[in-house]
Amino acid sequence: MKISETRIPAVKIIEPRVFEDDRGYFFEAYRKSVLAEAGIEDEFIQDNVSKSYRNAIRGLHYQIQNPQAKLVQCLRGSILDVAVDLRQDSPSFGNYVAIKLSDVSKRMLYIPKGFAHGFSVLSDEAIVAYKCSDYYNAERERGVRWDDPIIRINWDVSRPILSEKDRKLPLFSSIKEEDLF
Ligand SMILES: Cc1cn([C@H]2C[C@H](O)[C@@H](COP(=O)(O)OP(=O)(O)O[C@H]3O[C@@H](C)C(=O)[C@@H](O)[C@H]3O)O2)c(=O)[nH]c1=O
Repeated sequence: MKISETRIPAVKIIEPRVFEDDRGYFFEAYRKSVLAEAGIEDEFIQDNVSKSYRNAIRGLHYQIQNPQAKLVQCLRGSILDVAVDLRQDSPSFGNYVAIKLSDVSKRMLYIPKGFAHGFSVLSDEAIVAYKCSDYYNAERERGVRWDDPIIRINWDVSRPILSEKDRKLPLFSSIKEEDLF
């Protein structure tokens, strides 16, 4: 398992060691001690799985009061996984990291607390699994618009499919200070 930093150092790429043989493949998807050596010490207490179709965009989402660190992998297909820095004292506040995750590369993305998360689907369908360091709480859920003109994410999809909820998310510039980190 190899862990490396992205252009926002707190967001990390995890590349598992994959063992292939005539039966198929095997890899360790989570190993607490290796992540801890790289400074990732969150306790993951909820696992989520979603399936989405080509051009779907989910996000950008985060939680206040009990923020969630996330460890994201794509078990089928490929996605562009995006993390936006919402930490007001960070030199990369408002910047984002976008990393392609797929069932071929098997790489994962670690997104700490203080970030909004979203992804677009680049394959016919994608199954995404992610660990969260706190429980989902609908009242504390917040979001930022996928097409925010300040953040300017290139999602690499043609005609995005979004949920009703995600279409109505606020713009980055209108997020109240208490809803940031
Ligand atoms: C996220 C979540 C949703 N739900 C329910 C609420 C809703 O009825 C249904 C679908 O929820 P959503 O439309 O919010 O699902 P989705 O848009 O996939 O939301 C997820 O997006 C990605 C990008 C994230 O980072 C996640 O934290 C989460 O916000 O599932 C739960 O019961 N538990 C959960 O943890």
